[in-house]
Amino acid sequence: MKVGVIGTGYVGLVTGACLATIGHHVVCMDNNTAKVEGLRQGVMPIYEPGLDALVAAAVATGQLQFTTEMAETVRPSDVVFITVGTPSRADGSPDLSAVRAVARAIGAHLDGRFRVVVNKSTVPVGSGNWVRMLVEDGANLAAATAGSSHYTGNGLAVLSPGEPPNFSVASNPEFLREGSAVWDTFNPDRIVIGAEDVKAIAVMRKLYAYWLAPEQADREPVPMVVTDLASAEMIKYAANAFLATKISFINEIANICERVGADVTRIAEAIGLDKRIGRSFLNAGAGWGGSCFPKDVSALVSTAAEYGHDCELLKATLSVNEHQRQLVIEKLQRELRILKGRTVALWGLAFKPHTDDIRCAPALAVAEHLLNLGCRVVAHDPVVTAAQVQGQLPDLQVAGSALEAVQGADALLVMTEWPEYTRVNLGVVAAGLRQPVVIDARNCLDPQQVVQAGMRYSGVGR
Ligand SMILES: NC(=O)C1=CN([C@@H]2O[C@H](COP(=O)(O)OP(=O)(O)OC[C@H]3O[C@@H](n4cnc5c(N)ncnc54)[C@H](O)[C@@H]3O)[C@@H](O)[C@H]2O)C=CC1
Ligand SMILES: O=C(O)[C@H]1O[C@H](OP(=O)(O)OP(=O)(O)OC[C@H]2O[C@@H](n3ccc(=O)[nH]c3=O)[C@H](O)[C@@H]2O)[C@H](O)[C@@H](O)[C@@H]1O
Repeated sequence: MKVGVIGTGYVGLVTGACLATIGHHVVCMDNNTAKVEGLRQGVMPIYEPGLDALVAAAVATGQLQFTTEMAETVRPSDVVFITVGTPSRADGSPDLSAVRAVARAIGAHLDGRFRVVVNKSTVPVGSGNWVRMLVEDGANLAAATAGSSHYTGNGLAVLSPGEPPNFSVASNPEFLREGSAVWDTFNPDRIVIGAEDVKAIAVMRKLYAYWLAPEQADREPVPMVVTDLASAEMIKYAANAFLATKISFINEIANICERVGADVTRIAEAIGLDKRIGRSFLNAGAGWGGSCFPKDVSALVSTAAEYGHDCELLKATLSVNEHQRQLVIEKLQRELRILKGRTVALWGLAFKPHTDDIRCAPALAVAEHLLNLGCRVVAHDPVVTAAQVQGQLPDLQVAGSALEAVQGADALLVMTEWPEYTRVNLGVVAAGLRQPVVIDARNCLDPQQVVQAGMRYSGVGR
């Protein structure tokens, strides 16, 4: 099938590359000219394991193309995905301006041929109907313009005035995780389609046939949930809010563990064996960050408030998470007493391992707090570069290696559980530190080994 993807970020690029890999013809569009130019030359705009090879192979076979032109994306496509960002505004509600602009622009390029406009961006419940209206507005405006100028091939619609655009809107929420986005896309737990039109559902079934009806005997069909637009949009928020709440729950338990002398990692292991609970998302630590959990939980609280509902549980989820970052500072304060004038080595800037994404990274929030308290912070991350953090935290120093960061520091603070940090020679770390203090905000180091290397260890809830 022919697929257009608008917004070539974490979701759009991964979706486009994976759909191209299984044989669809995909055009990925972005209004960031530098990004598109880079992609055409084989430069990845993000760090995502396995993505570069996938993109290169799909480009080489001609299955995947990049453009800045809306017409080149919409015109040839049977399915047009919206995958632009929906970041939080100051009041917690999502900024939908990119979705609005894109939906209207898609409308301007529709003609009489049937297309499905699929929204994959995370948008508040009820937005599907709003997207449909915007696409219609775009189509009507373009038709009116073209009508008055007797359509001259200027890239606007080829609809006659009064002729309705032939499209249907579907919602297809995305559940990939950064750092394992390619794997997640090829191995989803479910595919959710929100649509109220059988024709659109049939198109989506065909698009996802690779997953729904696998030809290879060793692959199980992926369950597909077909529902109405609003429910599909709500499924996305409910999933993220549940996962965020699960982490805040274990962090709450961790904080009790610290007081009563229990070890939260053993608690997580044991309760996780209960199939009704499950072990995943029970890692206590400095709390969740990233471009989605903070934004989506806040957006759900904000949507509920619009309808007069006060989300007590989700507000607690948010405040427990905020507290976890403060906890890291308190632990350092307990160890070093005075923070002003101290040097802190901080390992890990990305919001989680295997990504270069620093959006809402707990590490940056903690680093900023420490800088404000008068510390010198020397950070290291295997993939996040100094240039990435400079705009946000100009005083943050970035070392070339994990061991370089600890030289002369008063404490080591581990904020992201990159696997390489668990393999570092702890004897060398101890020799480099001015004071033998290790705060492991991700519980990723072995406490015994840290102590054996002559350092004091403080984890979260253990
Ligand atoms: N990052 C993730 O892991 C996941 C994100 N989502 C959701 O997917 C959506 C996209 O997220 P990301 O891919 O992380 O965002 P992103 O910020 O990485 O990418 C968005 C892209 O859209 C482009 N863009 C913005 N306005 C445009 C316009 N008018 N025309 C064309 N391109 C435009 C930007 O230049 C950027 O390349 C968000 O709603 C997010 O909540 C959902 C699941 C996972
Ligand atoms: O909507 C989204 O954007 C995505 O948000 C999350 O994916 P992501 O944010 O990429 O990463 P996660 O692995 O979920 O981690 C999120 C945060 O929670 C933290 N976390 C995760 C697990 C855990 O046990 N403890 C914990 O503190 C991580 O360190 C990270 O800061 C969801 O897992 C995806 O399903 C969803 O598609």
